[in-house]
Amino acid sequence: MTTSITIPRPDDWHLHLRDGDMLRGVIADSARHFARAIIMPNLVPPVVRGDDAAAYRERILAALPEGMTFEPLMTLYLTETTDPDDVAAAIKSGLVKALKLYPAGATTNSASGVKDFDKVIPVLERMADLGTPLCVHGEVTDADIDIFDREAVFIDRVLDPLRKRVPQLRVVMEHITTSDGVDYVKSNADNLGATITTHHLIINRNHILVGGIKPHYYCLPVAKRESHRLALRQAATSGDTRFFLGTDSAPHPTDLKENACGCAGCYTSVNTMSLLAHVFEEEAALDKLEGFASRHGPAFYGLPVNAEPMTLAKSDRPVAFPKTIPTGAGDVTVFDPGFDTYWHVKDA
Ligand SMILES: NC(=O)N[C@@H](CC(=O)O)C(=O)O
Ligand SMILES: [Zn+2]
Ligand SMILES: [Zn+2]
Repeated sequence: MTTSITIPRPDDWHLHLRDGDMLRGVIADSARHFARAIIMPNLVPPVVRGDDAAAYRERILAALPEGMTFEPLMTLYLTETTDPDDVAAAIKSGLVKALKLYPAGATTNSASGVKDFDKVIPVLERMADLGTPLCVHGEVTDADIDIFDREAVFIDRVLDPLRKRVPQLRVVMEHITTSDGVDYVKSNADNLGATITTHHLIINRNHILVGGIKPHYYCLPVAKRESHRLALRQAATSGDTRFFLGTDSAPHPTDLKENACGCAGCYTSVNTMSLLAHVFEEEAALDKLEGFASRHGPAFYGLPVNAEPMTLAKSDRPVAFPKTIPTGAGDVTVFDPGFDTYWHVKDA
């Protein structure tokens, strides 16, 4: 039985760090395990211009505890009035690594997102020329589309037509939750990739709803039925380089999740690597964890694989994780997988 594996230090290709007290409270959890992360721009107000991203990057680095290293890979929030020249300058300076497309109203802080896709074509063409990925929150927001169908409908109605209009554009479907998402990635060229979260490999919609509503399992896109979870597991553990880790760790204060109108987001920065080792072992694919967590993401983004190693080891006793993380913006509840895990990151 394998009891230890060593992989290059992983990266997180989809992370919410927030700002201010929340940022200061959560950043160490990511920096402890991940060398770099793609930082989501859905602040209030959002990170729209190159200057906003430069200032946010400084705030992230200032919040990093002494002695820790961590490279925030900045993104810009695509709006209908985004200036292609500002985007190109921010990319060419090396500051910005991707743009983020939120359909207006799809998720937390997405009010400034895109409604009329014609308006963003000039920006997307510039990005295609520069080889810069567009990260997409792939859900339609139409009130008449069932929430469990919103990803599949987005692929047909929005994503596929958009990719046909700008065929050279590199696209990452963020946090895919369906076999439709997996199949769409597999059936396309390799300028299309997808991130998969830790929690979507672990929970299906029953976990959210059966035996009482579990607000800490509510995130967007919402977890789907079991067959979709199994398709995600298959994709993540397949070795296909188009699938890579984006935790979508999304901290909200516990009282705003345990609420009559609870926020969407699971907080997994603390235990993601342990849970992934558990999942990959269950799938008899521990040897594929390295690709998923450490190699496929850098390859898609054209960045080097991290040189430092990380060792995960299996003990014979369950690992204890904190149930909550205290922050100046309130306590954040850590994702509880509902089972014991025996894997831990060594020396971290
Ligand atoms: N995933 C979530 O449920 N929430 C994210 C937004 C997002 O990634 O869609 C957040 O910012 O809280
Ligand atoms: Zn999202
Ligand atoms: Zn997210």
